[in-house]
Amino acid sequence: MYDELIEAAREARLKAYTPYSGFKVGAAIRTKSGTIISGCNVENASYGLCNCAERTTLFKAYSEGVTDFEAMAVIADSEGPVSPCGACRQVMLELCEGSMPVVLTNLKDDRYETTVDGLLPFGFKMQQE
Ligand SMILES: O=c1ccn([C@H]2C[C@H](O)[C@@H](CO)O2)c(=O)[nH]1
Ligand SMILES: [Zn+2]
Repeated sequence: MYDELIEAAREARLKAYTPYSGFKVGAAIRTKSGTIISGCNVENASYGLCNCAERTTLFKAYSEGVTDFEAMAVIADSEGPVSPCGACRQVMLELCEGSMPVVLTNLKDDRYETTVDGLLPFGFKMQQE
């Protein structure tokens, strides 16, 4: 079920720009109609401007008008499944349904399956009209 999505994230990871951390991350998101959009982390000499793979992917999709997300995968060369940072969890909570599945993995294919709400319980959201 997640194999194709993880493969897209794995491919995107190879494009990561990481001269500072050397830690390459790839992410991919699938829409309900089956479109897959992927992204990688892009770093900057002004470290605070580094953009994670998760946010690159979500912002790429959103800016192309693709918003009906069904599932997301994230991959890195980490000991266990990669764990998204707080900023990305907050952005996921804003742009994805809370129940959306998120599969976190690594190059050894250790997997941790969770949801957006599972990654950020009791997260902050503005009230919707
Ligand atoms: O889930 C994660 C964790 C880290 N990073 C990036 C940010 C930075 O470029 C590098 C080291 O933190 O990895 C991601 O892209 N996604
Ligand atoms: Zn992040």
